[in-house]
Amino acid sequence: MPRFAANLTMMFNERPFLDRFAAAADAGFTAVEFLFPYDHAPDVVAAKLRAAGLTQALFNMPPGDWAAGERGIAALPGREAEFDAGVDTALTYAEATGVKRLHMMAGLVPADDPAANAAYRRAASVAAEKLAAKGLDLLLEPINGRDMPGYFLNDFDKAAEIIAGLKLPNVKLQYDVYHRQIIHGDVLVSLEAMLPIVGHVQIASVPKRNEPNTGELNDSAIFAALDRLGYDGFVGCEYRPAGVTEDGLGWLQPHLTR
Ligand SMILES: O=C(O)C(=O)[C@@H](O)CO
Ligand SMILES: [Mg+2]
Repeated sequence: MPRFAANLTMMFNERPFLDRFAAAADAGFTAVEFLFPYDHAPDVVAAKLRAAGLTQALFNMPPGDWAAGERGIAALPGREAEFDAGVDTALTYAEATGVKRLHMMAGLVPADDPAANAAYRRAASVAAEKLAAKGLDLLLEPINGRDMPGYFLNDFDKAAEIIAGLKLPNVKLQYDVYHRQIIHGDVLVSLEAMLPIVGHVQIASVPKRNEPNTGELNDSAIFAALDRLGYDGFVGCEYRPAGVTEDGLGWLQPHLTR
């Protein structure tokens, strides 16, 4: 049975962020993920997790100026000092929340820019080393160019090549089924082939990014494949509910363990 994590950036957002933890637990989730915790103090986020009895599955390292349109800075030449400081900030939140994996957003820069490629690999190795010292994994996620035009890491094979080239055991692939289907398709075969490097899975319908099993993919078959392949990580529910979050949770009921 996959271990589902509610994505609190997209789900339960009928209420303020800090109230979403309890709502997720009330709905039956035992784990959560979100984009960023940085608007709240680490101990405040940790207290919400604890009070709701939830495990923190994932969040992202600081992404630069999100409000101004930045989508990560790992591949942006000249932003190295800011990136390295952001890793330390993320680790402060990791210690408070107990999360075991962090995602590093690349940024908006051409994928074939040599300086961007060098910056990205440098960032990954610096972050991986700092995370390894704390027992955490670093995740790299390809994101489709329709949702995020100009995003540096827009190809699963490139992500796999970077991971292989780094030769650092705690650098893993964040396999978002939604992005995979839009970029390449071939979800089940690639999931099996890439499973040895997968550190986190995310799910949403395609093309609308709504609840599982409401789009062109058979998400139940993907969940069954994850079980059959022995995937024991989390499956982040990174979808936008089509209506009120709780009204769309019928898909989850067969998977609840409590
Ligand atoms: O857009 C996605 O997909 C994500 O997983 C975001 O969290 C960007 O990291
Ligand atoms: Mg994702």
